[in-house]
Amino acid sequence: MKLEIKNVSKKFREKKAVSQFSMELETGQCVGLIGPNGAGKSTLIKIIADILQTDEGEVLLEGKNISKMKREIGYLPQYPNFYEWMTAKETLFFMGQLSGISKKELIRDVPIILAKVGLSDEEDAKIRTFSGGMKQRLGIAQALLHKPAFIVMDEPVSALDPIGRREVLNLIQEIKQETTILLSTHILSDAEEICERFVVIKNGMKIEDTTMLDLISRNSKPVVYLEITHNDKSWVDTVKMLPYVKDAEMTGHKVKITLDDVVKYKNSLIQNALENNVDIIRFEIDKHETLEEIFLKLVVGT
Ligand SMILES: Nc1ncnc2c1ncn2[C@@H]1O[C@H](COP(=O)(O)OP(=O)(O)OP(=O)(O)O)[C@@H](O)[C@H]1O
Repeated sequence: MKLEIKNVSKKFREKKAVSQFSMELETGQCVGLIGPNGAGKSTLIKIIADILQTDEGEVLLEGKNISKMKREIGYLPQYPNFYEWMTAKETLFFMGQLSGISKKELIRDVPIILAKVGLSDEEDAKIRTFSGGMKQRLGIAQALLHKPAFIVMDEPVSALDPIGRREVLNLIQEIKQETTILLSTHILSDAEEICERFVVIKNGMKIEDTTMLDLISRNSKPVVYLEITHNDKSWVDTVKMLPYVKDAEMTGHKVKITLDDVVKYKNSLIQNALENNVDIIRFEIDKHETLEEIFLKLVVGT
């Protein structure tokens, strides 16, 4: 399935929240929508979830307007709102019925989804006793209940403490195996942990659409550092002869190798090391800047 966001714009009075924004998302991907506060992430996510209407442009799923394909989209709001006096199970039944799922399906599916988000033991506990991470996991359960092809999540971990954050990130890692995910965040490391592709939004406009590999290749020196268990000078001499190696030098157990192209040849180099029974204990690509710094530059524009 393909989700297409085509030239979407949205204004609130005179404030442009999203401007001429376009991107495509294919089934199986996990995309991080990254931007600072006020960049337009929530607005865009609400447009994709068909909660807000566009002023211009359209969102298509399989070529059809998103409002006709709502069943295929699951939405986790930035601040999921639950009735504190309901139990987890009651909440899912209530929300499932609101979104038109039959009672029979709910009886079958609610226990399955509660198990998936790790809340089976708490199914009869009141929401008021839940931690932030548990509430967010329940929010994910609600978004997945109707088995959508895509799930859009608005800042799913930003408001959580480290424990809740870990719980939810682990859960997203699991659901990513079977559901296509678009999640917004202003914390790069969250997206970096679970997504392969990043779309950066600033002042409502898309300023970058890239992958981790592309970022590394654009921002790294063609140098890798290895630490090996033996002082294997003969391997380093062999490495020097490889066509894609420019230079290799060894200091103690540390080897610095300059390649023609890091992204293209790093795996060949590792393969060569393994074939020569070199025992690697550390492998690192020399980065000019951390990804955090690269994004900061993009969004702050320094
Ligand atoms: N309902 C609204 N009425 C007026 N202005 C709004 C409304 N919703 C959003 N905005 C404005 O639109 C811009 C984009 O807001 P949005 O919430 O989409 O950004 P965001 O990237 O999700 O930010 P945050 O991370 O702070 O949630 C902001 O300037 C915001 O103040």
